[in-house]
Amino acid sequence: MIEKAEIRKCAQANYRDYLTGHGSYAMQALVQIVTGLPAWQKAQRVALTLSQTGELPTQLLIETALLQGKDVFLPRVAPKRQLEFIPINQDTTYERHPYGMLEPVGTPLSEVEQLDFVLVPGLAYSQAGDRVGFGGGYYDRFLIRVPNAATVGVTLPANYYPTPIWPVEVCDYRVQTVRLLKGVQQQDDENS
Ligand SMILES: Nc1nc2c(c(=O)[nH]1)N(C=O)[C@@H](CNc1ccc(C(=O)N[C@@H](CCC(=O)O)C(=O)O)cc1)CN2
Ligand SMILES: Nc1ncnc2c1ncn2[C@@H]1O[C@H](COP(=O)(O)OP(=O)(O)OP(=O)(O)O)[C@@H](O)[C@H]1O
Repeated sequence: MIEKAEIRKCAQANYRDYLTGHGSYAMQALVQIVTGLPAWQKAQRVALTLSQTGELPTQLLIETALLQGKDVFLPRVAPKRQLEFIPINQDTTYERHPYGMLEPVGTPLSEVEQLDFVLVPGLAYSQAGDRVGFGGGYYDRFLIRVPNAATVGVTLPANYYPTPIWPVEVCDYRVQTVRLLKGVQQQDDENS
């Protein structure tokens, strides 16, 4: 077993390495992977994230979702390590949280059960959907509130484990679907 903190460090280093030079590819690949999922195609209300440095870039996916006419929601952290989801559009304004991430300004969705699809930010995933996030437990607390939403994680091949090598806690929530950004390294290297 390797502590989650150790996996986090390693996974973040992999992301940093990968995104240096492959960031724009990753942004497009994320759109292709996510929009290809049947659960996405069926979904009307989708919860995404606003990526920070070192995460898979989500900007193009957010724009694509809006163009596809979906209702798009982005998270804000709330007291007691809860997440709120704010509906966004082209006119939404954002403010910086003291922890560093940008968050949308607006009135949160009052009934999160209405979400159809949640893209879950994660550093590392196992094949079964076990997840290592940034360590706040925010999504573990949130995902139990949306049992009917499709939950999807996307990660790098380097951050994907057939079985979790970290201690999985009872409160850790699995995502239903894990997809990898794969086959992109060689293809991208030719152009960089
Ligand atoms: N882009 C993106 N947005 C996201 C997440 C994410 O993983 N990615 N989150 C995914 O959950 C939530 C925010 N999660 C966070 C997790 C840790 C810290 C953080 O910096 N914590 C401090 C310690 C704070 C404390 O313990 O009181 C730290 O690590 O220094 C901030 C936000 C919601 N928004
Ligand atoms: N539902 C919960 N109730 C109480 N504590 C929880 C719950 N979920 C997680 N925790 C605690 O929160 C802390 C962080 O959890 P964990 O390391 O799993 O975060 P993470 O999933 O990596 O982070 P995030 O979801 O914010 O990306 C741990 O101490 C964990 O025990």
